[in-house]
Amino acid sequence: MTFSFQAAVAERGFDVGLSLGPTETVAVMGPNGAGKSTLLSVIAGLVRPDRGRAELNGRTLFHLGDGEKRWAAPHHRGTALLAQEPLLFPHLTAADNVAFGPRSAGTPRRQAMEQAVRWLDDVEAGNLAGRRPAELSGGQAQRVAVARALAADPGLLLLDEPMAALDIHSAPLLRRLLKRVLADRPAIIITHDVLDALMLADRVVILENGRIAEEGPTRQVLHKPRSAFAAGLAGLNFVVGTSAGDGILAARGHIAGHSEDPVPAGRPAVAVFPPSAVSVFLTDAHGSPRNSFEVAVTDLEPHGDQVRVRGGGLAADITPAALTDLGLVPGMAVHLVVKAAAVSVYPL
Ligand SMILES: Nc1ncnc2c1ncn2[C@@H]1O[C@H](COP(=O)(O)OP(=O)(O)OP(=O)(O)O)[C@@H](O)[C@H]1O
Repeated sequence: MTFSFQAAVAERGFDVGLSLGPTETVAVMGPNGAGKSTLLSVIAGLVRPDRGRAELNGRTLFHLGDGEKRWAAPHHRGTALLAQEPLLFPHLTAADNVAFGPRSAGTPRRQAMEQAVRWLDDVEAGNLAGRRPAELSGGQAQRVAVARALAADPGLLLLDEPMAALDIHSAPLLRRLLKRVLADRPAIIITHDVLDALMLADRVVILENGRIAEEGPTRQVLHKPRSAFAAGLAGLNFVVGTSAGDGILAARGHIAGHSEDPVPAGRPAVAVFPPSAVSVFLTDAHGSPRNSFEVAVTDLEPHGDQVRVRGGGLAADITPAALTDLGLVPGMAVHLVVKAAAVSVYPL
């Protein structure tokens, strides 16, 4: 294992354990305030946990508690943090910014500059070597920041939403660059974009309330989410309950579904179904086996060439024609109906 980490920060309700293999990229996702930035800050040495232990390539980053008080300074950790904003030194040229890390590590100036130019070429910014940050676009500055992070030869790359501050034209180039850069080195990337998790990461970790809510290969987590957050990313309806008969017993009553493997009764389980499988009726629809939920419409929003109807914490996709026929407006009482065959049930 290249990187192992376990830390608790009581003040922030943060308690997370994580490990990474030699070339593994993990995407960290979760709602605002879940603890994503705290995770990177503790690893980078910017926030000191109450207790915990982390090792990178056999070196201890910190070991606190159990009578230990070991704490390596940020610049001795072998980690590089790439933030949302490039945070380049404004008075230095792009090349000097990139050369800064190797220079600090004792590399002679000429050699450090040669390395810097190589890294800038590598991120398609070789022609920008002589410019200062004020003369760079957001996308160019972020590419220079990537070169600077890589020039320090970090054992672990930490990326805090690197695409967030970029416009839609600059983001694709940086995404392609990161895909190449992350392929052969361990990295942790915070992202709100499910596409980035799919494209850049081997695995996704979902944080909720300072804890890991679920983790696994990105496709698997999106296909079979076990947290409300991951279900939201995958665009699926997600109802928690306990397994009962051929479905689950939830706060809204029994939901009939099907499961690949039988789930013993009384176990925490979820019912998951896509909005495209949900129909909207003005009166209760009978006939079985199907589920009907009476809800008040809260939102109507465009979703591709469909309209997404939300109510009671559930979503249904209908055509604009159906919306007009039904005369739907927010506040109206409707029945959301989904066939049992479209509802997946699995244990939590
Ligand atoms: N400097 C701080 N001092 C005390 N508590 C903090 C500090 N920064 C963040 N917190 C708290 O720690 C928790 C985790 O916050 P953190 O910034 O790590 O979340 P996040 O997942 O990165 O959120 P976001 O997506 O909004 O950036 C939150 O409850 C937050 O209020």
